[in-house]
Amino acid sequence: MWPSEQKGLTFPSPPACSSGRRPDTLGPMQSNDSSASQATATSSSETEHETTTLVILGASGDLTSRLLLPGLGTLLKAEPERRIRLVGAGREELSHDDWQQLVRRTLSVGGCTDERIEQIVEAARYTQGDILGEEGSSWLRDQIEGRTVIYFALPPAITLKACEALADRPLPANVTLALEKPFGADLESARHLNRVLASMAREEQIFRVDHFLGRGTVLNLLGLRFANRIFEPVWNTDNIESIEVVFDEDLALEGRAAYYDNAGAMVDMLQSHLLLVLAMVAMEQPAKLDAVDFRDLQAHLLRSTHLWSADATESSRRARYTAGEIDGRAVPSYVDEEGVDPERGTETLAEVKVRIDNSRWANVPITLRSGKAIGEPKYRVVVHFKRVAHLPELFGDDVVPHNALTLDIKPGRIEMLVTTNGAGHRFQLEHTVLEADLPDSPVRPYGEILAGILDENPLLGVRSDVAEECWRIVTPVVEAWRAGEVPMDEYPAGSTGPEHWEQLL
Ligand SMILES: O=P(O)(O)OC[C@H]1O[C@@H](O)[C@H](O)[C@@H](O)[C@@H]1O
Repeated sequence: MWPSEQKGLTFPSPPACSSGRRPDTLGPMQSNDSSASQATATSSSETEHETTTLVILGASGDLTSRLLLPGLGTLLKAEPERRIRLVGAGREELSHDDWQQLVRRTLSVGGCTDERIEQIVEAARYTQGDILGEEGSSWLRDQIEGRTVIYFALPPAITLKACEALADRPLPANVTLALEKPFGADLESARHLNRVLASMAREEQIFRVDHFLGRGTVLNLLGLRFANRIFEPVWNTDNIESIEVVFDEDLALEGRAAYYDNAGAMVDMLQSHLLLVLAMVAMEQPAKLDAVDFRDLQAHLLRSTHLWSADATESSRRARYTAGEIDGRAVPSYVDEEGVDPERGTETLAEVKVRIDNSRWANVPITLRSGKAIGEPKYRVVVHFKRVAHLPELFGDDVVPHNALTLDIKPGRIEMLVTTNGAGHRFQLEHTVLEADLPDSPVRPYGEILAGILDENPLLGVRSDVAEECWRIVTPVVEAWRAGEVPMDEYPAGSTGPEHWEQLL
């Protein structure tokens, strides 16, 4: 129940000052020079911020304590002038003290100072209740005070219902809605959700969260591509043989069956994150790094992206982990994990081959892959370059194959495979690896995303048409999988995938 005394909570009034927003562009590119990321934080922290009410729906859930609040902690550490009032709501019964302790503990994971944490803890409120009822949406409207962000840290089906309940009238212009992925459960429901959102708010008030876009390493793709003469002119089908975007995790289900068993690797990762990473790898050069250009070009790229072949058996593979061991830790078979319904046929490893139908990328195969419980985790983009012409005539048939550029998404690292004369041989070639670590941003991905949301800067948010394009691309595969047209392979947890799958990379 929504306690009546919680209605119309009063908060200290916001200080009369400028909003102190970050600029509406990406700011300095991430580079090996860590002063670049510092510069953004410093310039922003020198200005004062209007108080924002951050209402988190699903405040007692895993996402809030594991990612959202620690991310906010890193942001507050980098930009301590930000003023936030935290209002949590969830189904769990949390006492005021429990909530305050949760906020204290999770913000400090992010490295925020004790004094700053205590200011936020002091004003933090929690309400237990069901957001779907009429009472819930009227409570929610009561929380709107000054600049307000409503963050739906909820499963997609609940988010949709909560939005429908809220959509009886438009929201005030000072409200931003932040939504966790996946946006909808398929193309049709994503379109429906977008229509519901559009009926109550302008697109600029809606921030669809893909925290991969808050990763400095992913944003680095733009710097790497557009600021390097050695890459920019060769970034096309004439020079590039194939591309891989891989996110193979050693994490297994980690108790997330209620969500994951309905999503699977395809929706959880490929549809929600990796297609957006691909957009960064392959989009055209923006005129400016602002929300309009950036998101127009994401949409443009994704509209040209299709499955490699209409036949899902040629364009996709799927598999599920069986019992195994990762780093000495026994992992049960996916189907034996608590909360999993084996009848649902959820995959834990998904691979899809796509093509981009434009002249820059004609005939370049692109593989997107993500798996859980993989023994050798890999989080990376690999660009394989074509061989230089006439090499066999010069060096014989056994020449080393090709150049490759690898960008590790976490931890940040780049690796370039170049071909050089082998040690002690005059004309025998071998690979030499040039590598460099990329500095980690002090602000976690969720912190970067929250900065955009709090500042009403949609640059790193997923626009409605972009979200729909991601669904459009994977839909034929999802349908073919559901119809059982593509076999479900198996791999032991801790392995690199099904034995008979030829290895990528
Ligand atoms: O590496 P990060 O930031 O935890 O991102 C990976 C995670 O991203 C989440 O969006 C997925 O739901 C998880 O399954 C995945 O593990």
